[in-house]
Amino acid sequence: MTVRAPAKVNLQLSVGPLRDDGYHDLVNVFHAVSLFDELTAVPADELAVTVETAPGSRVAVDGVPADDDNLAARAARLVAARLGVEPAVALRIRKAIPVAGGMAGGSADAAAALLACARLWDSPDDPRLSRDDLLELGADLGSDVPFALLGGTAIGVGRGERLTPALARGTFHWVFATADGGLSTPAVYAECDRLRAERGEEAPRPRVSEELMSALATGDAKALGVVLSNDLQAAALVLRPSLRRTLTAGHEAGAIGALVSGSGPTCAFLAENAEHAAELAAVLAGEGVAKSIVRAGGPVPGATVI
Ligand SMILES: C[C@@](CO)(OP(=O)(O)O)[C@H](O)COP(=O)(O)OP(=O)(O)OC[C@H]1O[C@@H](n2ccc(N)nc2=O)[C@H](O)[C@@H]1O
Ligand SMILES: Nc1ncnc2c1ncn2[C@@H]1O[C@H](COP(=O)(O)OP(=O)(O)O)[C@@H](O)[C@H]1O
Repeated sequence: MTVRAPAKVNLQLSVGPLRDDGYHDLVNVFHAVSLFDELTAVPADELAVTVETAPGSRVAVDGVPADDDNLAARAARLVAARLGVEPAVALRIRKAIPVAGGMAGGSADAAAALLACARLWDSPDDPRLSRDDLLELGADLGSDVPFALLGGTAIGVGRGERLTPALARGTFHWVFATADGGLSTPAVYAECDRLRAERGEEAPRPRVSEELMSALATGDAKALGVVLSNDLQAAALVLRPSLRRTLTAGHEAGAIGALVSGSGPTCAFLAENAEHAAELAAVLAGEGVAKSIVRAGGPVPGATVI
């Protein structure tokens, strides 16, 4: 059973106040792009995980646990527990999504494992786990996991796990600049809180951008480019100052939108069309401001059996 699951970029990431449970209330507009991790699940004597770099990719996988800490392993155990079976499965993960890159690669693998294990162990004729059950299990694993199941473009509220699909027309063309080394998501949220406290800023109540929804609905890339926003960007730039140069290089190379993806350090650049994306990628590759330059389009579907 092989499932592929997409990376995401956040088109709007509005961070509200810190909640008592340690999470922040968000408006998180997710957009799934055509950069995929692939997970193969094969029945085995016991749960095992292997992690490798996908063919043709330059992703470094040394930071990814190949044991029970892997989000995919945790997903397999959850599905097994819900179905009352042993988690006897070997999970082989081929990664193309940068690790700790702000593109939700771990969440993609978790979503892939939820789907693959449900397909392996649940009854095809009378399934005990519905799509909603998988979304719920996903939310237990991480705030971004439900979106990796759903895909497309969607508005996430709460900690980002409560999703409503957003209307989006056509395909948007992206260029991603990956970085050497990741950024820790909790550290970036904490830096965002620290910066706000230092400036005496109250966290605003997050609201969906109407301009963003209208740019998506009309498929207007130029309009989308100017309304992209990420409240975590300032924090990511404090923790990784070199990203400022990367973003500037993208602007100067003609990107119609540029921002840090989620908690970073991957930077996302929006192009007008496929040709423009190819040009932008070529210019950025020559600037030496990234570990690698990757092109992708969105929206694409969530975790899918292939
Ligand atoms: C920032 C975002 C944007 O989509 O993704 P990445 O850029 O890391 O991929 C997400 O909010 C990350 O979601 P995910 O990576 O699933 O985080 P979780 O495992 O749920 O939480 C990890 C930690 O991030 C912080 N966290 C996460 C979500 C949220 N709404 N508020 C938070 O403060 C908390 O410190 C939490 O302990
Ligand atoms: N299957 C997985 N793939 C990647 N990272 C994983 C996985 N399982 C657990 N992790 C841990 O989660 C951390 C963040 O993962 P990732 O989802 O790649 O980044 P981000 O949260 O920035 O999108 C990694 O540094 C790693 O320690």
